[in-house]
Amino acid sequence: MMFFTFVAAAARQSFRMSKYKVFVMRHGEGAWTKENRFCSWVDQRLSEDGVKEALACGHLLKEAGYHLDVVFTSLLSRSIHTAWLLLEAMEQEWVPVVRTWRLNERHYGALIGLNRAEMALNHGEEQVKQWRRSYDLTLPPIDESHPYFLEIYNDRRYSTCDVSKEDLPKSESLKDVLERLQPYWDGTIVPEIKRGKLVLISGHGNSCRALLKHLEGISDADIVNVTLPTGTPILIELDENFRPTKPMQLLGDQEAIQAAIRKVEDQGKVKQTT
Ligand SMILES: O=C(O)[C@@H](COP(=O)(O)O)OP(=O)(O)O
Repeated sequence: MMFFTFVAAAARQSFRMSKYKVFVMRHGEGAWTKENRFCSWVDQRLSEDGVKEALACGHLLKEAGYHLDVVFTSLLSRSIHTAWLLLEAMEQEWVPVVRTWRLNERHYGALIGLNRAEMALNHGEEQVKQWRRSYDLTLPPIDESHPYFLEIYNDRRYSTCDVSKEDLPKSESLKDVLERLQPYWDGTIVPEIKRGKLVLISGHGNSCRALLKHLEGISDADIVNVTLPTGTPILIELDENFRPTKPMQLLGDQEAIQAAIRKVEDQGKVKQTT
């Protein structure tokens, strides 16, 4: 197996002993990726390629000899299906899958459903990059006139959350995502890891970026240049104080991973090159 070294500020520092491992991964490709629309809290399923990616991740982790103890997902089907397919490929279907809205994708507000390439044509590629990747830029909120408002907020899954429906986000920056995710990381996921459990988080492009920013100590400026491919497990090794002991590793074929990252970046361009 080949490993890709991702340079992150905190992980370049002094040598420390690894005590814990955790996997973070973005789900397999979603159905709307092909249409290049901001999906966010719309509950699209995996594309055919996304199903293959999730199974391939499971095979990769199985071949590497990993035994998972618990998988955390968002409340969105593409994240849950990725967990199921991965566990099936690992022949570890019995492993508990725990769902939380706090791992949901960043709420893209009024941008939900819009086509990224059309946005780049109308507003410029740099503006679209800022909307997609900046740390503290909040987007215009979704309101009741939005075509997906009722589909999202009338969904029964959002009556199961630890906040009321009214208090769920209507738009988020990456900073907001980290703020709603961190209490769950600290209060629910970290205790499992401390109990010696091997945890995999099957999240989304931006909920995973928020978590990686926190764990790897990535600066507000540098996080703009972090884009995650779909269906690629990221191995993070942490010391007893939950600080990274080495750069995070994106597992799999390194050329394919680079191509997958470029494909996601290109979604925000007027013309796609991949
Ligand atoms: O909301 C979406 O469409 C994508 C992220 O979009 P970008 O931030 O890459 O534009 O999230 P995911 O496919 O990981 O659930």
